[in-house]
Amino acid sequence: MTINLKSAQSPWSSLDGVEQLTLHPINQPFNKEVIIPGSKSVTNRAFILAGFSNGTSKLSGYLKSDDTYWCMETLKKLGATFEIVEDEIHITGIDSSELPDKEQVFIGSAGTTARFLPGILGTQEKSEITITSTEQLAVRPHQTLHEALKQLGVEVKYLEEEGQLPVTIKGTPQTGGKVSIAGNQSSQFISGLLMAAPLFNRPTEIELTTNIVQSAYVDITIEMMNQFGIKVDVSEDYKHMKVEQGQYKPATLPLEADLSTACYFMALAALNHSTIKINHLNMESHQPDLEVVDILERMGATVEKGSDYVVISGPEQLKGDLTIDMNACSDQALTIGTLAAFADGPITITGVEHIRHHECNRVSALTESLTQLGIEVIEHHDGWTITPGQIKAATLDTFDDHRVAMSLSLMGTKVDGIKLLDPSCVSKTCPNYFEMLKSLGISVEYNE
Ligand SMILES: O=C(O)C1=C[C@@H](OP(=O)(O)O)[C@@H](O)[C@H](O)C1
Ligand SMILES: C=C(OP(=O)(O)O)C(=O)O
Repeated sequence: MTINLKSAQSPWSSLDGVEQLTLHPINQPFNKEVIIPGSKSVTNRAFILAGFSNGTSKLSGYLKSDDTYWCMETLKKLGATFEIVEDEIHITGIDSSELPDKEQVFIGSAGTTARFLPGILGTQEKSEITITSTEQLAVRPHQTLHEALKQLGVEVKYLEEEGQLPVTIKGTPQTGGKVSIAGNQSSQFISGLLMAAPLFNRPTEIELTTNIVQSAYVDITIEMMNQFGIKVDVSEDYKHMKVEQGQYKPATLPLEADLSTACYFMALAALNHSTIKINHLNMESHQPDLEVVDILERMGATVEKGSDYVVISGPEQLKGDLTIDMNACSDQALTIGTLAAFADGPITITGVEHIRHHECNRVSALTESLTQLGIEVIEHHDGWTITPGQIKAATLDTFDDHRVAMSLSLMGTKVDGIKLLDPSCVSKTCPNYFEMLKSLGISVEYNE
């Protein structure tokens, strides 16, 4: 089968055909405002919950990117309808009796869809759905989730390699009950079980055998299940969760801006002795990357928080001599790792072993990139110690990873001669990223 070789590029991608780009350092501090696009995590949860609701949901503020495009296309193929009405998207949920008996869907490179969809498909007895993806996503961890689904009565069949995508999912007449699962590989496994739980034939209890990485993403799942009419009982330590059966109800919701994307703009100001005001944020959000505001403050930035905005002003010199545990907000480990190269002392980042299994092995990708730039890095099993030093020009691989590309772009705003290969990978979550940098006055040249 060759389906794994398909690319994640979608009609919502940008920079098609751009092989590399060159960034130029900022010569003067700036003071600007920016608005951030919708959250990938919130959009894909909303799409899936709306797609399995009994009516029409109306969502504003949704993200248009590769991850959300393929999620939408998948749900459409299964029978949901999506209609763009001015700045809202109206989603009418799938009528279970009309689900196709056999279907194949393509989910691109989206970890969210890969982990949220199998459980919910396992609640459907009459359909056998095959989930295909890019090669990158196919080889990320899935089996722990699939084994948990088997405990709950779902049929899971691998089409190529054991534990990898593509996978075929089918419900049975006896789904639900008790399940135990580890949470230390991916919080998305737990979110996926939770979202499926109300639709199983029996009430479901989930028991965690370990701590959860990035547990705040489970809070987002629980909050959004609530918004679509389902209540989850969860113990304080997340070890026990109980979900009653029920039907998702349609919701009318504004979706939150992406706080992970916001972090690159906060980091940009922090690094360049500049000021940025980021508007229309939910400063009470469960999105864990909000914690970066505090990390930047520890590194010397000045922070002003409003109820729906944050202002970050960078110091003349970023502070080092810090150890930062980023287990709870690990999508930003590469961002802080890049800033570390400019601090006044070494920075050690810990707690991020699981990001070796994200879009690429992010721990070794940052080691490789910083080493190429002449910076001293000691790689640990769960992070790095980065010692600032003289930085040299380089053409850097982006490892087909949006977060590598966005983090390393920060380097180019300080150091002359930074080029990034294959910048279109930012389309996974922020297709307009480089245009947004340009709108702040940063010089970005695209090379075909
Ligand atoms: O549930 C979510 O929306 C996410 C959970 C996290 O994944 P892991 O828990 O797999 O690390 C995070 O890295 C990802 O960007 C989004
Ligand atoms: C890990 C990430 O993505 P995914 O949703 O594919 O897991 C990420 O966006 O950093």
